[in-house]
Amino acid sequence: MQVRLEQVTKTFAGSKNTQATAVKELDVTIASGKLVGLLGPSGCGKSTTLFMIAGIHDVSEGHIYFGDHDVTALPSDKRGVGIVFQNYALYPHLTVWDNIAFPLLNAKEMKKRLKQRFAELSPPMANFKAYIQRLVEEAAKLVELTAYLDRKPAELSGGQQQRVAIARAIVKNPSILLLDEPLSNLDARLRVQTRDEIKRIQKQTGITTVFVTHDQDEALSICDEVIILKDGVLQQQGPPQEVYDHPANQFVAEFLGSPQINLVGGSIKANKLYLGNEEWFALPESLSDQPVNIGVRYENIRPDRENRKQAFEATVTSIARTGGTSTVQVRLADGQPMRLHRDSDDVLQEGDRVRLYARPRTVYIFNAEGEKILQC
Ligand SMILES: Nc1ncnc2c1ncn2[C@@H]1O[C@H](COP(=O)(O)OP(=O)(O)OP(=O)(O)O)[C@@H](O)[C@H]1O
Repeated sequence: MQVRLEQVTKTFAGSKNTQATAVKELDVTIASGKLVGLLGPSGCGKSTTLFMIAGIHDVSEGHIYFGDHDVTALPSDKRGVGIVFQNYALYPHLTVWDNIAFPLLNAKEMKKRLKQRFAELSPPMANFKAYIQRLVEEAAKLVELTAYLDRKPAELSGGQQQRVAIARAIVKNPSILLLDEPLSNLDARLRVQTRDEIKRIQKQTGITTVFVTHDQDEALSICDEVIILKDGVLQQQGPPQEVYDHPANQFVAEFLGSPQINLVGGSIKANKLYLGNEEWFALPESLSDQPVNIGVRYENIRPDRENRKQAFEATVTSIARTGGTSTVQVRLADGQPMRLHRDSDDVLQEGDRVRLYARPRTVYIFNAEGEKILQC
């Protein structure tokens, strides 16, 4: 099911008649069957957006469509969405089986839909209870918890509890699955494992899934597309690698990538790019003189061994070796730092003067407003 937000704005009433805009004129389309990450720093409006799609929050302005159907005014229980929260929200006194079956047995709207699905089964089943049993077993199998159906949540690991929550959302056969920071309560190892599980489950079911996270690594590694927000405003949407390689602005360039992108102050003068105070190269197109920030990712900076014209000089200030690679910190002539990655057996030493270059098309030039004015 495709999800489309059209000019969606959400304002919350604050104290003393003030209003806070959490999401502003958001226009995004989430393609059917995709896993899409809603990404941005704390407070950028990710959860508010998710809750508006879920129908938990009303929209202040704009419209939300599921396929061609305008669901803006539709209550949450009629939208056919499954939601997974960061804190799992399982019932501690119920077994895994009962937790998964809970929405099937206790939500009025759901039961009505389920009875209808039961009546339309082909081949038909004689017994409604057996049908519920089958749905719960299928959901448990999907999240690989078949062996744990009799346990209580406290007898499961955090990752397993989160899988119960996912099964409970999926058992309703939702047309859209909404995940709000589903991994943030898990330790680092379980986080990686569970995020891969989410990807597998999403691919297996083909349910359109929106995944909220503030962790760019998480989003880049499993999502088909990312939507990046800042202060409730859309910054960029696209496949992770494309957004990483072609950030729309300085905010996106800084937000994506770890370690963070190198950003160095410079300027454009007479169509030449200055890195700090040093002339670097002639620009391929004409731009007005102005101060700029220059962004280059660490993996795109290389030592120049061929006397390239577009190289620049720097001094190695420190080398941190971690396993197979080292992070090399350098200083430009005017003292600005940069970082690059090398193989650990590289011969660079602290104090060395080095010539470096950036791979073509990997230099981003941002103006004083943080807009990208050129990538070359
Ligand atoms: N119920 C509310 N009443 C008033 N303001 C709210 C409410 N919910 C959210 N906000 C405000 O709206 C903005 C966006 O909040 P939201 O929770 O959507 O951000 P987020 O990106 O999900 O952040 P986090 O990663 O910290 O969860 C924040 O400034 C927040 O304080």
